[in-house]
Amino acid sequence: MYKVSLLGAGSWGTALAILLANNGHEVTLWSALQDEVKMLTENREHMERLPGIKLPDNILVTADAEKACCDMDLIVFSVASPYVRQTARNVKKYIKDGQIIVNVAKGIEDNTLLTLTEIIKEEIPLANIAVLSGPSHAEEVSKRIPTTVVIGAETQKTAYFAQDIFMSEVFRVYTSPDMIGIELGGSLKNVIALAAGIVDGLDYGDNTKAALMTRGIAEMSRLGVAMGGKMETFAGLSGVGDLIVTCTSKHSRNRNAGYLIGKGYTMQEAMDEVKQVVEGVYSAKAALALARKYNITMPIVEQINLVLFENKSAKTAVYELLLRDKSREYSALEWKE
Ligand SMILES: NC(=O)c1ccc[n+]([C@@H]2O[C@H](COP(=O)([O-])OP(=O)(O)OC[C@H]3O[C@@H](n4cnc5c(N)ncnc54)[C@H](O)[C@@H]3O)[C@@H](O)[C@H]2O)c1
Ligand SMILES: O=P(O)(O)OC[C@H](O)CO
Repeated sequence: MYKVSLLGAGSWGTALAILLANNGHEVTLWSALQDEVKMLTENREHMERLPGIKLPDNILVTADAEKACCDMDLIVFSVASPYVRQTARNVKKYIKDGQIIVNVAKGIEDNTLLTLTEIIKEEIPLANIAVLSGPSHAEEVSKRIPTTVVIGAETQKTAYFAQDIFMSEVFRVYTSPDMIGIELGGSLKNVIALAAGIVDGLDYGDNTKAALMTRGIAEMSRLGVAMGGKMETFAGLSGVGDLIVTCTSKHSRNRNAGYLIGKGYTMQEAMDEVKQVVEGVYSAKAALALARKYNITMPIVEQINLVLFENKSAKTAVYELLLRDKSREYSALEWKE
């Protein structure tokens, strides 16, 4: 059994801490938020995020970053994306060379267009960084509902080590060398899920939603492949798998925020109502900037940016998507004559 810590004790950090503790590991759960540490320590439960789910005894909750980072076999980064760089900077002094760090957050940094593992690598260059992603709502993982994810790492040895630590009879973990494909899938699907929520909020039907998800994965994979990701990854758990769960689940913060926007809320009102982190809002501008940088057509991402940041009506955005210039489904497919 191993010593594992999680930096970030929101829904996902707490659910994974419970999973890892149930796997028999010695788990430390750290948060920068004093109130969160107090609540978890006093109640042994994250009352706001995962009410009714108790922390097993083998989880130590702490606000002490040194305690959470020294002498660990594996460290999980589970803070929301806007806090990844600052957290990496704050803990760097406690991290040993070669330390395995598994990022589980999903996002792209606005100003640098870096993925989250790239940010951690920039801040802690001598760490050994991996990523875990896939269709996995914390509410279900914390209740031991069967879930599958994928871990991406630079070396097979690291991926297999992390796989062994996370894998259980209710949490199946695959491995992959395609870190960039995994991270882009996990980040871009949040932007598409906002759009899926919007069409639900507008009371459109299943046809509209299926169209949006299918054209969404086409956009995600076009950009992802241009950035070095593999097409197979976008057809896998961290691509279409995560897109499906996020666009359809009652648990999805991105879908729920989109739903409210479809009902007429502004972006800020929707975020305030959802309360938890809505990562798609943070990744939307970066996704558009990447599309422009790599010269990739991403019409859904373009329209979402206009709705979120320029007060465009959601209904107009849908009709503009439908009335775009005529095109083929896949430009790579040619007729014989
Ligand atoms: N919740 C899920 O089901 C789920 C599943 C897979 C991946 N994720 C990803 O995991 C990440 C975290 O999501 P979450 O659901 O746990 O979010 P959350 O809103 O529940 O929690 C975010 C956590 O970030 C930390 N945090 C907040 N402010 C901070 C600060 N100033 N400095 C340092 N840390 C701070 C806190 O521990 C906080 O609880 C996101 O990128 C999300 O996309 C979430
Ligand atoms: O609740 P969401 O929309 O942030 O999605 C959470 C996870 O990314 C689902 O895999």
